[in-house]
Amino acid sequence: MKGNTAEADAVILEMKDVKVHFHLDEGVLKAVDGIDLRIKRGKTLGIVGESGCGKSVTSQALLRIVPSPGRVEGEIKLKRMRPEGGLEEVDLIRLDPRGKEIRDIRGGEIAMIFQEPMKAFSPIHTIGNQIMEAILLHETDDKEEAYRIGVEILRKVGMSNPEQRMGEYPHQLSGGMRQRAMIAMALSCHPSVLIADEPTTALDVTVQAQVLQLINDLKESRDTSVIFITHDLGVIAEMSDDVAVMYLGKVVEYTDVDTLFHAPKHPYTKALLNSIPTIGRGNRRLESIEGTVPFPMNLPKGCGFYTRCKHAVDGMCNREDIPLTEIEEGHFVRCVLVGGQDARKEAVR
Ligand SMILES: Nc1ncnc2c1ncn2[C@@H]1O[C@H](COP(=O)(O)OP(=O)(O)OP(=O)(O)O)[C@@H](O)[C@H]1O
Repeated sequence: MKGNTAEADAVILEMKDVKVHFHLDEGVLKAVDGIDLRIKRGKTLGIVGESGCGKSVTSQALLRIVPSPGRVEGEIKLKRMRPEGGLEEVDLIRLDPRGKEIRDIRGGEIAMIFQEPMKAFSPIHTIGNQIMEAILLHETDDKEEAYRIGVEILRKVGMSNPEQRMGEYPHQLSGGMRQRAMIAMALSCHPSVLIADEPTTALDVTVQAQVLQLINDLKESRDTSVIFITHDLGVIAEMSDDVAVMYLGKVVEYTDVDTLFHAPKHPYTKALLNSIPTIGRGNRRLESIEGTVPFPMNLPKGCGFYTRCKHAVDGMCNREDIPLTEIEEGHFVRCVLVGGQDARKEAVR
């Protein structure tokens, strides 16, 4: 991906040709297959796509927690502050996934929240102990100070009676409160990047809106970059500055949120948008597009969306792998039928 210098300066995390392949007895499962993404400082990158397209494995790659037998390739460059001041760039893929450096980054510079907060918490320790443990690992050695920071952060995420909450166990909190506690734990170490993987899917609509608002407020007040993973385009519209649409382990369209909703180019993006009757009202969940996502193993050459695409052209779309191409400044599309990639672009108008 190209880009001007001012924009490049604001990029805090960049993924280049990242692949996550699972080498199974049956063959190679290409969960993530060469993605390029940029995360800008203080901005939210939304990643959207149907189930199985590789959203969660992408976030596992960022944290270097891809389970065996997954292999990660490519570059994931993170800009981080040196202890002595100034920025340094570190390639997360070159780090030992069990080493000290990545452990410092995980929960330090990069934190994650996900759908089920019970997974983030141990059921046998209090919320306070667990938040303090994270703070003691990354922020301070002083227990009293860690307690104070813990109370403060619970207050910030909107928990009533934070001192009392510190002494409670995860099962004593409601779903929405547990979600807030997980956000508090993730934010306690001032991450520069917050990965949110479907963090509100299990919550009712009102609590969902409050949690989304909380993430937006924290992003703005702390200049945190957010990677927001969801299959819900309504949430994408509300949360994102830039959006990457994923299909079968690849980014098929990447642009700013307004362009995505007002001038989408990839047939898959258009199909996703057409599958929600009205954005901003009613059931915002994606309805399924005709056909199913192929299993990402032993795939033929060409566009992954070929079998479901209304505009597919035999001999053109299924001939060779299609590159992600910048069709206008900052707008990238992986389709031979779109914007300058081929004379047949009229076909998808
Ligand atoms: N540990 C694993 N071993 C083998 N295959 C895996 C593993 N984890 C994920 N996959 C496969 O990788 C592909 C991408 O999965 P991923 O969970 O990233 O999809 P997703 O877009 O996050 O889906 P969802 O929205 O349902 O969470 C899927 O085909 C999945 O079956």
